[in-house]
Parts: sequence; C-alpha cells; structure tokens
Amino acid sequence: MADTVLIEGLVVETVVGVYDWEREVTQDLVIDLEMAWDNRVPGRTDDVADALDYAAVSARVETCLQALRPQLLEHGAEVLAKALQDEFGITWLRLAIRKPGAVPTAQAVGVQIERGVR
Ligand SMILES: Nc1nc2c(c(=O)[nH]1)N=C([C@H](O)[C@@H](O)CO)CN2
Repeated sequence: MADTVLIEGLVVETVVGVYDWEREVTQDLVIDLEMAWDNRVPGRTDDVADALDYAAVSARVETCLQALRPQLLEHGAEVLAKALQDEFGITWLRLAIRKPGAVPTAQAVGVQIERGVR
C-alpha cells in the first residue's frame, strides 16, 4: 500500500533543548509527517471516519510535544512516533522534526525517523 496522508510544516511551540537557557524559553519546532493509510476507503465513502484525520493528528502532535518538553529532538521524535502509531493505528510513518534557528548559519537542523512496516 503506497497511499499516505501528509502533514507538512506544522509549527509547534514548546520547551525543547539541552542547554539551561533552553529550559527557560519556548522555541518553534517544524514537523513533517508522512503516514501510511489506505485512502481507497475514504476515497469511496467520502466519510472522514474512514480517513486518517490530519487535523486530529496535528492536534495530537502539538499536545504530545508540549507535554514532553524534550531535550533532544531524537527523544521527541521517538515518543511522538510511538504515540501516533498506537493511538491512530498507523502502521508506517516517516517523521521529521526541524529546529529553525538552532544553528544560525543553517536554515534548519533536525532529525528524521521512519518507524513500522509499509
Ligand atoms: N542530534 C542532536 N544534536 C543536538 C540537539 C538535538 O536535539 N539533537 N540539540 C542541541 C541543542 O539543544 C541546540 O539545538 C541548541 O541550539 C544541540 N545538538
């Protein structure tokens, strides 16, 4: 199954980072998600109950990262991927978390993981 549902450029403001000063402020993270889903069913029924609801997933991404307040992007990615797979029944996903401004000479830095079987 090659179908996916996409979320690109989702901005989440949270406490994140390894340095002391970073625990005192919020910073923006930018999330990209590609999630396997059989879109033939909602394509036929036109019913959001059959779809992977990108609005619901986006809301969960925000609550997860705001509650977690990770030090490392790697930890944020791992915990978020597991929560989304468990709660939405997503068999495979590719998740990127970027931290714009963390390295001033780079547009963004970040991590990308893939979890599950397509
Ligand atoms: N691989 C990683 N390297 C670094 C991270 C990270 O989350 N993963 N974080 C930092 C600091 O928090 C940095 O972003 C502050 O500017 C450094 N390296």
